[in-house]
Amino acid sequence: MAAPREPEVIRDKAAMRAWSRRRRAEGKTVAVVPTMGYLHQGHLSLISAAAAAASADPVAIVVTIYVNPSQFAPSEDLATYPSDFAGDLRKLASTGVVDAVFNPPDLYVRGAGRRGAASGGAISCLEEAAGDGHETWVRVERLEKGMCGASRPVFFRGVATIVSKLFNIIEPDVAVFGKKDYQQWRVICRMVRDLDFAIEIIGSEIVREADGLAMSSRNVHLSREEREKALSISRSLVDARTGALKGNTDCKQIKNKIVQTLTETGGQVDYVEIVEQESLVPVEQIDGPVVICVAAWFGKVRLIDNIEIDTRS
Ligand SMILES: Nc1ncnc2c1ncn2[C@@H]1O[C@H](COP(=O)(O)OP(=O)(O)OP(=O)(O)O)[C@@H](O)[C@H]1O
Ligand SMILES: CC(C)(CO)[C@@H](O)C(=O)[O-]
Ligand code: BAL
Repeated sequence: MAAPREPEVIRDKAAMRAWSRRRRAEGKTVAVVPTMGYLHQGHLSLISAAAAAASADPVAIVVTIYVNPSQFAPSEDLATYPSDFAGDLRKLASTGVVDAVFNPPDLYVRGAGRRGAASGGAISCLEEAAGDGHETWVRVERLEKGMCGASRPVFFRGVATIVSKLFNIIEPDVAVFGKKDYQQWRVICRMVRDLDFAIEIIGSEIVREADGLAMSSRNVHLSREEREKALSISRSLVDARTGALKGNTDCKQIKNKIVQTLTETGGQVDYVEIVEQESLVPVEQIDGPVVICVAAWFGKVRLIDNIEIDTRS
């Protein structure tokens, strides 16, 4: 393990771009790990993946910490999203491999004549253009539909747009995303392909607590009882995978079983879908590479998780 090292904290986008260009001029590969902070081992695993990025050149690693308002609908949890910048910095320093933290106060141009998120008609927590503010959006039109896109109507528009902005500011060679947010990872891959970003996207495996719960910043909001009940998500996914590998490949049956398990343990199911891994098209039978994706509420916390299955391997 590398010795602890304080990363440089950068808050200004011009300074960030200049920093990145300097690293490139020094012959370094620039890798970025976008996050919303309140870091945990899942995030740190993305940093390890960035450090291990296949490159002949030394890697300079930037972690971004920015809670992006435009990916939250006004009814969602922007206001209560957890944060601990000092704690995040300690964790990042302890890795010894992070060179910079990009933590801008705001990344949007706010126009005159703002329409506040709280006022009628706003669809996201960004104060959107009633005047000359931000009005440009990146949309990955098919992949953003369904699953998280169905219940979080502005989520992928906000994610694709902020990630594009981060890519334009940092100009990285490599970017790492977690497969915990499976649909998000696929949306970003498609966006990078379609818009010719010269960036390698790495999808990094889900990191779990010892009892199987997928690590997530929002887990901090679970009560002890809710956390115990939420273990039914990972357990039902593992059971479904075990069953599929033994030949129980009917998706309707598998989904019904997961919904039943989650409901019986006190969860409120948002969706359970079995989709082809790259296209995210729903399948009826598991006979190739698929992923079972789940979103469910435990108390006031909406959790997502998934498991990849390939019955051919
Ligand atoms: N358990 C995990 N394993 C691997 N990657 C993860 C894990 N949790 C989050 N990530 C990844 O970290 C990146 C930043 O995610 P984010 O900061 O939103 O954290 P989070 O834990 O997913 O928070 P939340 O789901 O509560 O918003 C994303 O690419 C996400 O997929
Ligand atoms: C990719 C991301 C940093 C964009 O705000 C966010 O959606 C997240 O943390 O997964
Ligand atoms: N990890 C995804 C960020 C969000 O839920 O808004």
